[in-house]
Amino acid sequence: MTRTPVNVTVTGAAGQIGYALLFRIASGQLLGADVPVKLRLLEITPALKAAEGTAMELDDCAFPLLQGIEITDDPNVAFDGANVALLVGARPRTKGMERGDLLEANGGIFKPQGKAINDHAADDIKVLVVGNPANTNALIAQAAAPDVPAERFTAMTRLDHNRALTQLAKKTGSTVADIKRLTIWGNHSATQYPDIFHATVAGKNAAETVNDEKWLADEFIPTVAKRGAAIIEARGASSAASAANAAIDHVYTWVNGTAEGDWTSMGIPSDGSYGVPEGIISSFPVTTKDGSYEIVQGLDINEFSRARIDASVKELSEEREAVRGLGLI
Ligand SMILES: NC(=O)c1ccc[n+]([C@@H]2O[C@H](COP(=O)([O-])OP(=O)(O)OC[C@H]3O[C@@H](n4cnc5c(N)ncnc54)[C@H](O)[C@@H]3O)[C@@H](O)[C@H]2O)c1
Ligand SMILES: O=C(O)C[C@H](O)C(=O)O
Repeated sequence: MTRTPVNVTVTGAAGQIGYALLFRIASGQLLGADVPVKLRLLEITPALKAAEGTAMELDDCAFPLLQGIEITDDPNVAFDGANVALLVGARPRTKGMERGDLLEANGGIFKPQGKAINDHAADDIKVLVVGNPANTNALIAQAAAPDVPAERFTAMTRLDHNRALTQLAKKTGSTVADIKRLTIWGNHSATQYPDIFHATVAGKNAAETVNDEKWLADEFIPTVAKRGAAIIEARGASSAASAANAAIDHVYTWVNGTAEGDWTSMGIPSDGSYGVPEGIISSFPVTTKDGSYEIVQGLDINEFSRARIDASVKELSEEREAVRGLGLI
């Protein structure tokens, strides 16, 4: 049976994450090996030529699932009929830039993109924001799209989740496939909280298996939370292939579901669960099924976790106040 192609819009398509992402989308790894896709690449005008170069290479791969590529600098065109939108392009923090300046500069990108999604995307649009500050950029885009259900706007913490899986696997001498039910809470920033208290390693409680609170507090959490900065320090550029990989994982899981007995981490609009203020886009443990997600309920949050979740959520609330003050939401 011939399937209707899914329209996938990628912003920042000429950037380094874009280059690591587009080929994997076109090969079927984002949605499934039997799902044809049409790509829309959104870039700023000076980067259109570079995006064209990437499109030429996509053509040269002759991907059977790739049914078209359109390149534009107009968000209204890029999001027209979009079923999946990966918002990767963002304004990086440059030397001397204050947090408020960064939020304002990104507001100038994510507000019009949110409006274009509101006005032109398909009814089933799913949005993943990768561009930093991802959670608050997602909030800005979501606020500009009042006709789209708020839960369709998500922010990427899957890279943090994957980083935490590997660190825990190394510590316990296991493989990532042995680990389930790990959670990233809060912001995609250094305040994020990777939580192993409900995780299992080969079926046994991870925190009890590790049995080393000092490692947890002084090594595991800072290693995961500061991994982005460590990659920048080592590579001289921010993570790209691993970020693209996490974007693929995030959307694939959202569309195709979490495995029985497991969950994942997604930045999603809070419904007030676990005392996280309603409306902020915070990372939670979620299960997914049939293209929808649900927050895992009923987890016991100990004192160690509570303080860390609260600290990250406080940062998100402050970012929300800042963008509110700037008239961005
Ligand atoms: N959430 C995460 O886990 C995570 C991980 C890694 C990187 N990131 C973030 O992802 C973003 C992209 O990273 P990168 O390494 O690809 O950066 P990059 O600088 O290589 O590419 C960004 C691209 O976005 C484009 N762009 C800028 N404004 C745009 C707009 N208004 N519309 C469309 N395109 C626009 C630029 O022209 C550039 O080509 C950064 O904000 C980075 O911090 C997030
Ligand atoms: O781009 C960054 O600042 C780091 C990135 O968010 C990452 O986690 O690798």
